[in-house]
Amino acid sequence: MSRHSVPGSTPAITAVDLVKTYPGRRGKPPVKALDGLSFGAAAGSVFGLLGPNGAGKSTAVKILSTLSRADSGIAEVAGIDVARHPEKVRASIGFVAQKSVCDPMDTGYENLVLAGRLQGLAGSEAKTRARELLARSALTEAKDRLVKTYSGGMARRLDVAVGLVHRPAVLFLDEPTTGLDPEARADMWDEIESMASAESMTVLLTTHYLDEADRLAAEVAILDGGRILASGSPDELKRELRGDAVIIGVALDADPARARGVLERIPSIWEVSCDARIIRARTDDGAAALPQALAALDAAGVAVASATLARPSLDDVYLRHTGRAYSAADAQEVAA
Ligand SMILES: Nc1ncnc2c1ncn2[C@@H]1O[C@H](COP(=O)(O)OP(=O)(O)OP(=O)(O)O)[C@@H](O)[C@H]1O
Repeated sequence: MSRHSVPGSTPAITAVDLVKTYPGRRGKPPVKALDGLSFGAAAGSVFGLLGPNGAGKSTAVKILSTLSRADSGIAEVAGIDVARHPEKVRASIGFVAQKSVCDPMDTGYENLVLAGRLQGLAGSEAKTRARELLARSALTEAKDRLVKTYSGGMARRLDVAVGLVHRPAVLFLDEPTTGLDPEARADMWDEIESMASAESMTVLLTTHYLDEADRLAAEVAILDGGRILASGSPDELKRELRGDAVIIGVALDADPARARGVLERIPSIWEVSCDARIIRARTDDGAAALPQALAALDAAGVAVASATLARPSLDDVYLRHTGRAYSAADAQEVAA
């Protein structure tokens, strides 16, 4: 099965109208983290729950993995109601949190054997499973080294292996590549792809990297303000946006608002938006519109630093559904 192919139709995860409000801290008003969240993830697929910081992804994962309870709504994982049978759900899932659960003063092998024993595997079974997972995670050579000597990427791959030790039907991966360098991110992507098919399980991946979801997930849901704004396969979502994306970076001494105004006056260009010094717009025929846009900016005295034509990305999908650029929403929440 290719990474984008649509898997079987049985949902392995179902969320219906989940609501969760946190009490306000230090006199602040309560925060509605989930505001009627509904989605379904098909069995055997990688499902990407994406959204900027603060969108509600971690809250959703905590509820689905029984670490927290929703105020209302229904959630089922592997066909089991999470509120009614949390212990059964826990036996069917693996959870890889953002923070590592591995002991840095033990070796990778020792960590995996211990995790297997804690999950109820017999000694020999835990050792066999540990070796199998180390091989799958490209950690065999490092198996007898203390985890504190591992690189960030190796430690993260070990965390994922620990989450898989009891062969869960559903694996939750919370922001698996946050903090990794590009090479380690790419390795982790390969790792997630190969284990999802080798272990034939459902993976719910939360991420604030849209490119990560695009690469790995058969289906994605874009979460913002505790609600799903759009869902479908990445290709389906991008196909809804016809034409090309025009992306223009204005020079440091140029006025982005003026550039935006110039582009808005060109009839073949629409949905013009501005995020810092980057102007994004859409057009039916990028090859014709880009020279036209550059000529108009030049005539208006706006200096351009970069100009790109691109097929629509999930960034454009996000912009279409929220009216604001994804990078701006992410940065805004981090700064808040
Ligand atoms: N324990 C808590 N008490 C109060 N507010 C909280 C709590 N946990 C989360 N929130 C708030 O709920 C909202 C959703 O947070 P959540 O962590 O679920 O989002 P997220 O999409 O996972 O973000 P991130 O990527 O930063 O983890 C945010 O406004 C956050 O500040």
